[in-house]
Amino acid sequence: MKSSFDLIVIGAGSGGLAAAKKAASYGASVAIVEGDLVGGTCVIRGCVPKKLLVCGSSLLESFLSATSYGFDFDNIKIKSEVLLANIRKEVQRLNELHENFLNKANVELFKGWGEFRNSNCVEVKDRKNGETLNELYGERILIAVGGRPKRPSIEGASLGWTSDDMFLLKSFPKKITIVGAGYIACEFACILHGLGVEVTQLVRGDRILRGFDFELSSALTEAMKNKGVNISFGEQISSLKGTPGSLIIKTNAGKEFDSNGLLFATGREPFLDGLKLEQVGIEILENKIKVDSEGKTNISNIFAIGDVTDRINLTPVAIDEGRKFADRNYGESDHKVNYNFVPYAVFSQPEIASVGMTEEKAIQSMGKDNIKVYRSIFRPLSKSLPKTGSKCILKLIVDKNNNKVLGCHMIGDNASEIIQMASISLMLGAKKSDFDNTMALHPTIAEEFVTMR
Ligand SMILES: Cc1cc2nc3c(=O)[nH]c(=O)nc-3n(C[C@H](O)[C@H](O)[C@H](O)COP(=O)(O)OP(=O)(O)OC[C@H]3O[C@@H](n4cnc5c(N)ncnc54)[C@H](O)[C@@H]3O)c2cc1C
Ligand SMILES: NC(=O)c1ccc[n+]([C@@H]2O[C@H](COP(=O)([O-])OP(=O)(O)OC[C@H]3O[C@@H](n4cnc5c(N)ncnc54)[C@H](O)[C@@H]3O)[C@@H](O)[C@H]2O)c1
Repeated sequence: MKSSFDLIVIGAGSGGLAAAKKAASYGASVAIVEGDLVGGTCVIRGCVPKKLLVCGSSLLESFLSATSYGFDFDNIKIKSEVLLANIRKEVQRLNELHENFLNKANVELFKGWGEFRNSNCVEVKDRKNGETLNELYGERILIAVGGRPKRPSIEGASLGWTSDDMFLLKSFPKKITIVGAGYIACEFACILHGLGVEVTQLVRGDRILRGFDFELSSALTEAMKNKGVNISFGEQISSLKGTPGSLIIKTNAGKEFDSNGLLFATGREPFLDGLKLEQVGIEILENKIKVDSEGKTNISNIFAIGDVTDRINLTPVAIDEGRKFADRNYGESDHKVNYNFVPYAVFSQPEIASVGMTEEKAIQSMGKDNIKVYRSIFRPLSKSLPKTGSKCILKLIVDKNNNKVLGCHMIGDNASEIIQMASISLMLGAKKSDFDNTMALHPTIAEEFVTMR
């Protein structure tokens, strides 16, 4: 087996896979090292299985409104063990698919955990017994090891689950407590509620989804509460006791209650353990690998991309960073990643999606008098027969001085699909008049973006 390569990639997740395949397509000899399943967070324990859970869970609302369309359902039941088992099968299929893609791309996969010996040598280790499985030499090394969930340091924290654990459960519990107010907390609160779980969400601050448009996050809070998610603000967990399946939760406000499970959705951190970065003197800043605008670390032949650099922790960003790294170092282009107008979506029910500046951010950076906010709030046609369900809010933030659209935000059905397309217009520098001059497509939700006056 070959042991010398032009490039060694550590981590076969979104960024690492993209970089390895692209570099190999330029003729570089590439090795990729992966300690867990090929596919990384997104495919194995993130975006993909999460979205499949969203698809399953959101059927509840359709079933509930189906009677107003004349359907008659008796005895709707969800067997979460069936859903989880089917998702695991799909993840297994995708894992094999990604291994095949590597093979076809001529990238050599080394299974085991990467550890630096020096700036050109990575040892591949079996972490169970410490055995060295391979010793690889590379002209360049790319660190793409991603991140992993963080738990708060409170008594009994190990009794709680993280998002990684949620995908490994055999079935979902009857009652769950979710700690956090970010993406994972809100997405799982909605998923689990839709799958019949009684959900309590503990939020230490006074709002969910900090950083997203306040009007939209408030609308999501209201929609989640109306559905029956019990969201408690200004409340923090102080201890966790009991046994798996039967937990006693105490909060800083002195409340005590029981729950069959607890999910810590309290953020993620770069996965640096065991890499032995100190062997090569790679600079770490606040627990993340410090890189320049080309992904280069302080060691000239070592690069880092994706969540391990903790910039914008999203799959498309990691993929773009990986591909551009390969283009710059093995191809002919010197393009850099464009971090402007990255679209964001929270796959809550209803969905929130966003591109560009929020109203709060625009006011903060330009002043209230220099922007104009257009909004449309309405009940979508699909909800007119059921007469229930949350309203849609669509917002455009416009620079009054040049009429440019600075931000485009939405809560409602298919928000992520709609904002993905809107992000093209913002990237091209569209003005409000361009939106106005665009013919509407009727009857749709998205047409409101081109008819707001
Ligand atoms: C629950 C959840 C839902 C998410 N949903 C979305 C979403 O809807 N949309 C979105 O854009 N993003 C989403 N994300 C974020 C997205 O998954 C990450 O931003 C993305 O996977 C980062 O890619 P990466 O290549 O940096 O790292 P990863 O995909 O995490 O890959 C890193 C890989 O490196 C491996 N590794 C680590 N250390 C070593 C080592 N020493 N040796 C060998 N291998 C190693 C790991 O096992 C892993 O396979 C979600 C994340 C989570 C947790
Ligand atoms: N749809 C998507 O694109 C998507 C979905 C899931 C995750 N992600 C990515 O993964 C990252 C991690 O997601 P996340 O939801 O874990 O993180 P997050 O940073 O979005 O949210 C973390 C939340 O935990 C809270 N928190 C932190 N420490 C706490 C403590 N000790 N007690 C109580 N609350 C505490 C924070 O206030 C915040 O509300 C995201 O930032 C995002 O980059 C993206």
